[in-house]
Amino acid sequence: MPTTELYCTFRFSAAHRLPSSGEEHKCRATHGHTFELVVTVAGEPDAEKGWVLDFADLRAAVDPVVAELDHKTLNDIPGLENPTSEHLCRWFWGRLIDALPGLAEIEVKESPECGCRYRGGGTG
Ligand SMILES: Nc1nc2c(c(=O)[nH]1)N=C([C@H](O)[C@H](O)COP(=O)(O)OP(=O)(O)OP(=O)(O)O)CN2
Ligand SMILES: [Zn+2]
Repeated sequence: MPTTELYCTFRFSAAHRLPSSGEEHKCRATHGHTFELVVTVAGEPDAEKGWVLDFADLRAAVDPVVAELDHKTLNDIPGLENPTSEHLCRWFWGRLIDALPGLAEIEVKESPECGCRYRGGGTG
């Protein structure tokens, strides 16, 4: 079955620390990243409009959620007390699932080389 997926990329800068990493782990100390978030929605393109969802509508749904994290310390955000990329993916999923029918994947990247992808169900 062919699948159409569209996505938008967002960036936010934030500090975090990983309290559950080992005593000697460098990530126990507060440090920062310019995180990249990729939100993917799947669906059938509308016959008339030719799109699954207007990119502008996708951005409008995600921008306010990203703004909650931008230039914040992630550990201070409820649900992100241990803000690994894995937990960030689930957090975004829970925040976006109601606003974005067809939500298919959340990707969070802490650097160009490393990231996490979540294709969850329910509220994550
Ligand atoms: N599975 C996960 N592993 C790590 C996570 C994570 O969220 N999930 N997070 C971190 C830290 O946030 C760390 O800052 C990122 O680590 P790293 O990729 O090593 O990034 P650096 O920029 O510090 O890389 P260098 O090559 O050392 O400069 C760690 N692990
Ligand atoms: Zn980090």
